[in-house]
Amino acid sequence: MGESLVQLFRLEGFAVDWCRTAAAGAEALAAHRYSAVVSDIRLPDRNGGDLFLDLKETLTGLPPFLFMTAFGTIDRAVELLKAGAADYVTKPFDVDVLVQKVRGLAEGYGAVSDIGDQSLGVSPAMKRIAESIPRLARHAAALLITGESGAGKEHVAKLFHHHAIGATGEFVAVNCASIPESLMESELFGYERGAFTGAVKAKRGLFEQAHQGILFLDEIGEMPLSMQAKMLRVLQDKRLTRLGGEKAITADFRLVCATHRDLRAMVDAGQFREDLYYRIHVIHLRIPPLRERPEDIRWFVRHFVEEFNHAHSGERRRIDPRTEQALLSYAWPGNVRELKHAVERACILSNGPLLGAEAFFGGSLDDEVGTSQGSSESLAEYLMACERDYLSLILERHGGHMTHAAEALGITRKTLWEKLRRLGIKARGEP
Ligand SMILES: Nc1ncnc2c1ncn2[C@@H]1O[C@H](COP(=O)(O)OP(=O)(O)OP(=O)(O)O)[C@@H](O)[C@H]1O
Repeated sequence: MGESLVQLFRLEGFAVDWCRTAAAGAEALAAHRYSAVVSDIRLPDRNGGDLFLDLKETLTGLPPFLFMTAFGTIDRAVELLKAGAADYVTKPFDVDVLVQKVRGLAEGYGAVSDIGDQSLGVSPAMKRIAESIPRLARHAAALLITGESGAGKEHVAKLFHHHAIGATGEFVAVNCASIPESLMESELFGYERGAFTGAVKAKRGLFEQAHQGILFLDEIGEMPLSMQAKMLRVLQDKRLTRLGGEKAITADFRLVCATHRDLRAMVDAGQFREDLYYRIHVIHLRIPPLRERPEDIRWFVRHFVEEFNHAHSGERRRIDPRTEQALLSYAWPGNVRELKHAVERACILSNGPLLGAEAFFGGSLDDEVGTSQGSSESLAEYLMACERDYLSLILERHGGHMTHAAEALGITRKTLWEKLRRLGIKARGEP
């Protein structure tokens, strides 16, 4: 049934992954973002319902689950609905009804998930960071986030704000590099009317605005030394006086600083105050550049394509698997920001729903992968090209060993052999 359902959903325009065991399903759900899951209750290695209940505990943002039940397992399906499953169908079912239900679930899920989604990626490094945030938000008074430009430092800071219990206040973001030194003090501390020429009315400073909330100081390494000393005092006293003012104003906020610079080296070079360094360095999160976590590239591509589809309701853009492969081998010097813009551009420029190489690179991958692609390509040709690439990849992964590759693919050795012959792929040892 799996094979025909996969074909059916593909023809209906869905991008589908077929997992043949509960273990494979759990792995795929941890590694990719899906809009919906269709699962049998009886899986070869485990009960599908138990798998769902476990995943609910361990994964954030679990997509809606629709169960397929046989007559004898309806009670179980009803129990699962009570536990949070989205829907079920009883075998034998009408495929149109199934497609309709899955489409409804996927669209509904897209509408409520996403930007409020709290996952940061699927790489072990980002998962560790995502897991640590709720705990840090409860306990850490200050957080230092380092990483290259565009790696997602501000995104992590916002997540911290989201979780910070008691942070009923605002998230106030300041880029220290963008405020001229002469204006920094008045921006941060605020001023009273008449404090200086042009101060025609009083203004609350950013420290004050962040009271009971989070102050995010981006590019903290660019803060002038004189300002660092003044800021340290505010952090210690939790009070400040506006420029030209006398009254002490309470400014009690939690501080998140970010930088792409090596603050320790700046301290050693006398460019950054050591006492402030220790104050903000209580907890340090390093966001690795995208090239160090290639698993996240595929995840982000799909995430941003989904975001585009969601923002432009009715659009069904999806990524060509061969293009995805090419995106994995690019270094992304501008990190997540660059990737996000590349996906948005590709979604806008692409004529059809399938995002091919030309939308990203202005050319085609045909020469590189040696497969046919073009507007005249039929669905069957396209699917064959995907199958050919995938089988070649799995064979390569198993050193050309047919039995091992067939096992990994969940098909018999004979079926694999037939597929290879049909697709013109040479197995090991063949002339
Ligand atoms: N986990 C994520 N999920 C969704 N979008 C993300 C994620 N991480 C980063 N982004 C997006 O990537 C872009 C760059 O991220 P962000 O501004 O957080 O990077 P940064 O490290 O603070 O960059 P800079 O140092 O240049 O200020 C933003 O548009 C942000 O929304």
